[in-house]
Amino acid sequence: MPQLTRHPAWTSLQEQIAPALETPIKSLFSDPDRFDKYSLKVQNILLDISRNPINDGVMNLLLQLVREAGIEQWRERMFEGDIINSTEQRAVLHTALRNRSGTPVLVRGKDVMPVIDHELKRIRVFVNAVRKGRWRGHSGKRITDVVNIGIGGSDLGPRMVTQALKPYADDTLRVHFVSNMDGVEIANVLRELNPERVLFVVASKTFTTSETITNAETARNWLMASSFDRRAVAKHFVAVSSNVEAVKAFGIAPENIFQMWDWVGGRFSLWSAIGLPIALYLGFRQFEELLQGAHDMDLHFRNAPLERNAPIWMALTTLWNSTFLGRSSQAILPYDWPLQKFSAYLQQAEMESNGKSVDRDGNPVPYSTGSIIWGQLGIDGQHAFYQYLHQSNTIVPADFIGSIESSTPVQGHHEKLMANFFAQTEALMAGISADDVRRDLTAKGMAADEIERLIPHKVHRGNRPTNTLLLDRLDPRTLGALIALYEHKIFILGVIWDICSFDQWGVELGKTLAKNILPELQSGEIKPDHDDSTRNLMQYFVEKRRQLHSEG
Ligand SMILES: O=P(O)(O)OC[C@H]1O[C@H](O)[C@H](O)[C@@H](O)[C@@H]1O
Repeated sequence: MPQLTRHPAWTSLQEQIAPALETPIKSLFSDPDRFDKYSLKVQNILLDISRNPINDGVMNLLLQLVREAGIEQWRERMFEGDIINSTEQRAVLHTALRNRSGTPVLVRGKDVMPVIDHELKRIRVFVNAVRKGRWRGHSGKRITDVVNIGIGGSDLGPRMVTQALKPYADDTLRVHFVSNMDGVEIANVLRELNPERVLFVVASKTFTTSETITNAETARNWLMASSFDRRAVAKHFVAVSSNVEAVKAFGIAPENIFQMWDWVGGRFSLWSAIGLPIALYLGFRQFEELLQGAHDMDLHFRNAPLERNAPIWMALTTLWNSTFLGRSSQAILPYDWPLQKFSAYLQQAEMESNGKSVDRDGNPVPYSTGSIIWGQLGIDGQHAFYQYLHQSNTIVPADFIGSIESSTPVQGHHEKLMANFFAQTEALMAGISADDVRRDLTAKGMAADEIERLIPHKVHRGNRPTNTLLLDRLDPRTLGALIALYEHKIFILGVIWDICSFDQWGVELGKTLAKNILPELQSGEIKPDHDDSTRNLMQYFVEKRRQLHSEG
């Protein structure tokens, strides 16, 4: 029997499901202390979880459950460098990458802090050299553009953070990102650039990822086409990888390789040299601020009592809404324009980590694990999918993220934006009843029969759970804390569900099949051993392509 269902709190929580579904969330506010009890301030983030279908009894049981799952022991094991990624036999140490406290972190008896500090120093020196114009292109021109070539964890973090912190960047460098195998993306990026002034950062932990290697080769060919001198690669290419041999084989000099380690998961790696584009774009000091913010959140997670611990709260609200109440998706809705990529970032972090169906010992788990994470900027979403959030039969718990101060204040905008922010969470919880609709429409002078016809369409049943995260402002330190908050939430959920959150075997099968299919597409000889649909589609592709080519 899987761990989770063996805990006494699991059984007690089962009995709380029906009452929770029947009790309107707004009725829980008959407790005048509810907001104080269910909100807390950590770093520059106010977290409010009071608008969830969780009463004090349920909260106590959830806290009991997370204790019974051994969160305190697992947390220490993670921070202390124990081998908790059991299927790959690795430590999980993104927290060590931002460890600013000077304490050692041992992996298999060896302190990893000296190598981390050494690499951070290399990043600082390199970033300063590029930004100050001491590192120049092969022809002696200053670097003006940085292109990060990577995918998944080697793309989403730096892409999200550079956009989120754009207001903190100066004009020293522009950054671009290429992740997709579709040549359209790299072609679009290269079209705008001058090869004499570009620095490519090839970011790949394994340095075997086909999308990244293909794009890196295209970039190298593009550079060679203008320079004709192989030595140019040394001034225009650096790499971030844990596979030094493969990077060298690609032609990048060892001194241009920034290291990462097998104990950093790709989706948790922006704190390592994978964050190089962030440091190049914002300057090293701002990168350090980001690390500091994450470290501050680590300290909170590690030291605050579970009863008032932000990552624990985030995990427990998701656990209750998903595993117990069956709400399988979660929307991430930032009201900060710079957080445009935040939900895409969290999608990988959370879904790749917790989209599992067996426990650590390989036994099937009989409950749902990771949620479907999706979302986009809230204010745009209001004009697209909020109809579904307010009135569909599917309840989607949502995290609303906004700031008290805009990072780019423009007269007359921010209060209007935030009025929507507050209105939406209020509406999602409170809804509007038939009586209230009737009263409103009557006051507007509408005919009684018309009112009755419209009422069912205008009623909002409400009772839709939300978390609110209100930041002082989206600065590097606060963003670091915000990302770390979600990282720990993901970790806690994995512990409770008793799954291994740090592998991603589920992405391998498709990759292997693509490798087999490629030569068939190239040769046009489709093998008979595919299923009928795949074989016919591939055959159609090959033949139609031939025909389109011959038509010119
Ligand atoms: O950094 P890389 O080794 O190139 O990996 C890039 C990405 O691809 C893999 O398929 C995994 O799904 C991701 O976890 C990883 O971040």
